[in-house]
Amino acid sequence: MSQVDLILASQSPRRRELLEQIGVRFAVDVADVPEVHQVDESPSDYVQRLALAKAKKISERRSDGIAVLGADTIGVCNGLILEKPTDLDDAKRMLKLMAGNCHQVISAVAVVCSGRQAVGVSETSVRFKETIDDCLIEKYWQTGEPQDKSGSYAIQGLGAVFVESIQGSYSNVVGLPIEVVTPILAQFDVPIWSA
Ligand SMILES: Cc1cn([C@H]2C[C@H](O)[C@@H](COP(=O)(O)OP(=O)(O)OP(=O)(O)O)O2)c(=O)[nH]c1=O
Repeated sequence: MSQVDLILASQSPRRRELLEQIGVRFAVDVADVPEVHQVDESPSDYVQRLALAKAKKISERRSDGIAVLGADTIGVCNGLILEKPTDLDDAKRMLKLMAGNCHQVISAVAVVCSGRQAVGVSETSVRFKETIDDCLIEKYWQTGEPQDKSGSYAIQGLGAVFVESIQGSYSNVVGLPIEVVTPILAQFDVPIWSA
């Protein structure tokens, strides 16, 4: 019997840690999918399309019949989609937009297996503190933490200092909403720690 019940189509160490946390036996096979938002596509539709594309890309090139999970996370603030920063100025733009404001973090999770697929979405509201000055953003940038995070911060890391409150799922902000993942895994008979 295989020791692997799921393939995680993601390069994200956070997604690996969250899957480990709930006791899934998985292997990683990274999907490189271009992340380009289409005009008139809602943020929710956008993350669902990307999560599904990542899962499908890996599923199509495997023949072992193991379920494949893809995910995607973005921020949305004042109607603007916040992805990974391209440079320091981009990170400044995002963090200043979010300061003193609420933004939404939206993650989608998709599982694909033998022609079947399921997709789920989670949305968390995050409120940031009033002010984040340029000097602090520059120091934060130097730590290397914001570069690979949508919205240019990590709630699970140093970026926690920017956060005043959250409403909704914490694991969703980190990149893999456990409350969405577990029922989808159950649909595909992928065991977690309780199984
Ligand atoms: C808002 C926020 C995002 N993130 C991360 C989660 C995701 O890894 C990343 C968003 O980029 P994604 O494109 O969703 O994921 P990824 O490029 O890291 O991995 P892959 O596409 O291979 O699955 O931002 C945090 O770790 N903490 C946070 O607080």
